[in-house]
Amino acid sequence: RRSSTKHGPSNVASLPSPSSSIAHWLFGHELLAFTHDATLMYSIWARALGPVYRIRASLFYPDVIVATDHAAVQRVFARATIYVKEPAWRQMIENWSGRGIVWAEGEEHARQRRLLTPAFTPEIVKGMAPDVIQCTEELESKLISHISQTPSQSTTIDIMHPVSACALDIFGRVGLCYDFQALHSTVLTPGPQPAVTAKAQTDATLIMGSWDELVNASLSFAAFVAKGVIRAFPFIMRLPLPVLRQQGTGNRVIQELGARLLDKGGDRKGRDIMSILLKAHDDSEAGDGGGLTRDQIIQNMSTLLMAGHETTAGSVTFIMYELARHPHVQAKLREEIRNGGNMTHDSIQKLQYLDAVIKEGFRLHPTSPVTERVALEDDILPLSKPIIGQDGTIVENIYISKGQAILIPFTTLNTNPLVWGSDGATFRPERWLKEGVENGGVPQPADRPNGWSGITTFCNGPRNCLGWRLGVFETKVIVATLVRSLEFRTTDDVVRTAISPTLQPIINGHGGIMPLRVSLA
Ligand code: HEM
Repeated sequence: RRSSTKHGPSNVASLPSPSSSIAHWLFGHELLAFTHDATLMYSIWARALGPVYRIRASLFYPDVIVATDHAAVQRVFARATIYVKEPAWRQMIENWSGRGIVWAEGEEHARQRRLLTPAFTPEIVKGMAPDVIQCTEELESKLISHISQTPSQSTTIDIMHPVSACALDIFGRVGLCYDFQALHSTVLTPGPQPAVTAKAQTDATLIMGSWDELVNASLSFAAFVAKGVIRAFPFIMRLPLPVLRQQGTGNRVIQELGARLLDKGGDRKGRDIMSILLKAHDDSEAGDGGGLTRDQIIQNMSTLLMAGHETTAGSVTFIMYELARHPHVQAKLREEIRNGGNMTHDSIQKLQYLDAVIKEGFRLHPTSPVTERVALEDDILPLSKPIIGQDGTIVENIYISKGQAILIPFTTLNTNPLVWGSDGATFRPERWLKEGVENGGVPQPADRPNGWSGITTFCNGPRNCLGWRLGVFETKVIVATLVRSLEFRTTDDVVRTAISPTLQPIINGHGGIMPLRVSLA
């Protein structure tokens, strides 16, 4: 970082910062963020220091700006070609999900985005509804039959794995026109899924097993250090070490499956995402005809699975957890759903309390809880309101230089008490039924951050979530279907949270499990 930018002297150093006495000498303030629940420290610091501050980074990397000011955040979201994902991290994205739209930057991103967008229109998502509802009813039947077989008609299950299996089955059908049968092989008892013998392995067990491994490996201190090392010493990623280019199992399985399905051709029904992408297929190897090459279609199927599967499953899981913690909300929701008639795409949209519950869940538990960007050039970040710098100066704009890292904690924006009111961090769906914090409602639209429903859960701008419409619909269907026939209560387990790599519930140090007490409603 330089102390002057092409727009004027950099004032990043004058931004407020947490006390250096709580910064680790080697890992800075980032160690505290890592050792506490998901985004907790970012929210605590925002309350103490204001909407924009800087933290000391690991391994002597320059200070990172943490931005929650609406104007500054909007600028970063909107200028997606200047504020890009950490370049050294791109190899990891490629390892886990291929060279698809999440990996792409600049013009290549804009091109892929244009070609993928037709797969997520309102009409296309409506056409996916029967598959979404059918997969979810299979989940409902599995849970009902499991509970009916227990002597007390009530038992503790891990809700996260079956919901994740259901989301995988949905993606299989709407994405690939393929039946993963993931739910079939999912064990409901709380705790890690049992190991599967090589003979019993399926695409679904491989994808879900490798995700479990990634979640728990990313929780470790070693993973925290590795992330800092890659950022501070990016040349490492260019070393010719095979381990740095090792393809994740989930990525490999889905790419092999995509290739097999494309080779088979013929019987595609035409409405699934891969068929829609095939319409944008470009026969030229290099893709210079403007469309997607066969390889890009396959890479994007993996990308879409990785971006959409566990984010949706995690959203449902945290909403079920909130419903278990708030039995009166659960009962009110059940009544609305039972009075709402048969579940169809259109009937779901009419359920207002369900809509409020889902929005409140997405607000409090964004399953991709932070995003990080690096500036490719000098820029000026505007602020909605001036802040007082550490040296007493008034800061109206932040002059940043090329290479500056910026972290945006979505949860902090979504729960800011100065915007959402003093109960901003509390689960209270009723707030979505009216406007105006003073009336107990949501803030007026102009006071909320930019993004879907005035929250940042799906990001915003040219890189906002491409699959939000499908994700919201799936979440509504799964929550409504489970709540209509089952009752959920909490257990005595202490639920912690971590970003690993998406928002995870942590029980006794193990990630990706959510035990809930379930009985027939
Ligand atoms: C319902 C839960 C979901 C949540 C909370 C969520 C959240 C997000 C967020 C925050 C981003 C931006 C990440 C960043 O730039 O740092 C994103 C991007 C993306 N999401 Fe989602 N997502 C969800 C579901 C889905 C689904 C169901 C799909 C598709 C099947 C999907 C596909 C994508 C894609 C392709 C991107 C990259 C867009 C781009 O870079 O242009 N997501 N999502």
